[in-house]
Amino acid sequence: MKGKKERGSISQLLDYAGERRPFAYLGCALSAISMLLGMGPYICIWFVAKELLAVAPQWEMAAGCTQYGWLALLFSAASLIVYLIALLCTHLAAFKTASNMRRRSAEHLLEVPLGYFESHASGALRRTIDGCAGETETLLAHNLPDAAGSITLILGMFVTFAIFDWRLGLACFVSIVISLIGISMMMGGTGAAFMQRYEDSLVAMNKTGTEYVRGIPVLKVFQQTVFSFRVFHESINAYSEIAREYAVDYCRVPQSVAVTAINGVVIFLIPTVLFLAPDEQDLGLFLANLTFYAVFSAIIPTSMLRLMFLGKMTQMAGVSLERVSAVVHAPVLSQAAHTETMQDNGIVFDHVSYTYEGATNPALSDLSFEIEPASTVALVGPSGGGKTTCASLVPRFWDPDEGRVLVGGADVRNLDQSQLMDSVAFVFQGNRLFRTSLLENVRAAKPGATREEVVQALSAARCEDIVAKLPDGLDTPLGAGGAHLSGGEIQRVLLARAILKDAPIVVLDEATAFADPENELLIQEAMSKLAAGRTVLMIAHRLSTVVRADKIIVIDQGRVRESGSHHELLAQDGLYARMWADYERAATWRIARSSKQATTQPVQPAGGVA
Ligand SMILES: Nc1ncnc2c1ncn2[C@@H]1O[C@H](COP(=O)(O)OP(=O)(O)OP(=O)(O)O)[C@@H](O)[C@H]1O
Repeated sequence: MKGKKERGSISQLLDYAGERRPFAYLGCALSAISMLLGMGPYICIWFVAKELLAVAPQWEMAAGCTQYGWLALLFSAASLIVYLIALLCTHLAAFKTASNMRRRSAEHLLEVPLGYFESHASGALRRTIDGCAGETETLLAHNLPDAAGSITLILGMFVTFAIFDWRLGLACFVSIVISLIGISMMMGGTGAAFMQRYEDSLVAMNKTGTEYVRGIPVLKVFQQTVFSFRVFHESINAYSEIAREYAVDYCRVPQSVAVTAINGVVIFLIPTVLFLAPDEQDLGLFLANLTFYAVFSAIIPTSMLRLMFLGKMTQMAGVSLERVSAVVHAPVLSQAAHTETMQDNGIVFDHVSYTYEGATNPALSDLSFEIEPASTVALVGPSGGGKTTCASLVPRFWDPDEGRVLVGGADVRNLDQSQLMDSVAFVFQGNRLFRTSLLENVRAAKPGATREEVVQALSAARCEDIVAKLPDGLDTPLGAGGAHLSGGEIQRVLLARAILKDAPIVVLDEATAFADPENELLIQEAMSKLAAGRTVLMIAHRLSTVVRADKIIVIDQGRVRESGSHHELLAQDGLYARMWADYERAATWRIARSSKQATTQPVQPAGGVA
């Protein structure tokens, strides 16, 4: 009934139960005992029927009936109590298994490179960690002990063959055999493949659903309907189609199993009785046996359905286990056996090449440049040129395919991860604020920081106006349900966070592109404070911010095209000079427009500076 793979899944699942694994076995054993005890009342019914038929019609002579009645009650109560204890045991194992699955995947996610989160959507990860782990709970807590009980019932049937009438027993058993064939068909290739598709579509819907909810503000701005969010809509359709298949195609087998099991007594037992009765010598005993099997056959459908659910849940749990295993075994950042220490605060890219998984063209090709300690280097270039990828290699979002990234003279792969993280502050546009107070948001960079230190950092990042306008100042909660900050204000709070961290190296994605002029000025001042005395690698989106950089590196198609100071690059009259000319033209256009001399020239520089 259960294939090797399914047994493997349950056994693997129980690995997560740790020291509570024996509880799962104990629960199954108790459930089997409960089923045996549950057969007691049926045997009592047989004795009662036998006695009544023997004394009929002087019913008052059936003195033992009351005794059997009490005995039946005792068996039922004992069966129920043992079953409850069995469930308690399996629940203990199931909860531990699910919580360990969640804990281990969440812990492992702390070990994977940051780039893992770029390629794994948060919706899909949430579904895997929470949903998949939860799905295994029902299997271990209910389906497994119930299946142990059902198997005991099947074995118990053979015992009844010997005690009562094997011919009537066999008639009941036929419905069990037919049900078992149906269940094994369901658990075969098509059933397993169906469960895989079902789980895939659920994960896809969760992933696209999360993205959809995040994108609602954009949809509203552009007056789009749900249909415009094609991917989410398609994933809903795919899920609906699978749900339809489930109802129409997949449920056919379980329904046949249920119908066969439920109607087994009518389909097989009654014809057998009609066939055998005419030749029976001891009609009283025959009728008592018939009473036993007629009543006993009532528990067969429940048991068969329980076995069927085990099959279904094992398949689901198998798929869930695979998903959780994929997270738990995701490659972690390699850690050198012998770590190096940083000698200074410089950064060197040494012939670095990197291609994203599945991409055909490299994002970076043989890229080399150096950032002197305490200097500021700006990366500029056309959109998609490789600036973000380049900056992402410093905190080891990914490791280069070829070449090395050195921080303080040491290959980042040989640096202790915590030393690297302590030495470098990262301000990326993706760094969002937490839904907590402004104080705690800044303090995230240095958990032990005093209130005074946070105030100083906010003041250095020119956030005084933000603190002043918030109703509870530093203690005002931010985000949904709390105060809302503009993009430029968020950028300043993130800079305050980096200032508080006080790391000697700063990697930042400059985000003034959409800030209003007043915010932009404050951000510039905050960035100057942050850059003072530190090594800064900055992804520049506006050429106005790079003019003061010690060195500008122009990256295009993953390669360094030009490098030098602003004036040196202008003198070279190359890509940077063209980008600068475009930038100046755009700035002039804005001035012209603001003095109501609108022209038809484009707003964005033609070079598409990112
Ligand atoms: N997670 C990813 N998976 C696959 N390819 C990626 C990924 N991120 C970026 N790329 C590709 O790598 C190349 C470099 O992208 P990158 O984001 O580094 O450029 P950029 O210069 O920072 O662009 P922008 O200024 O528009 O942000 C591009 O071709 C981009 O499509």
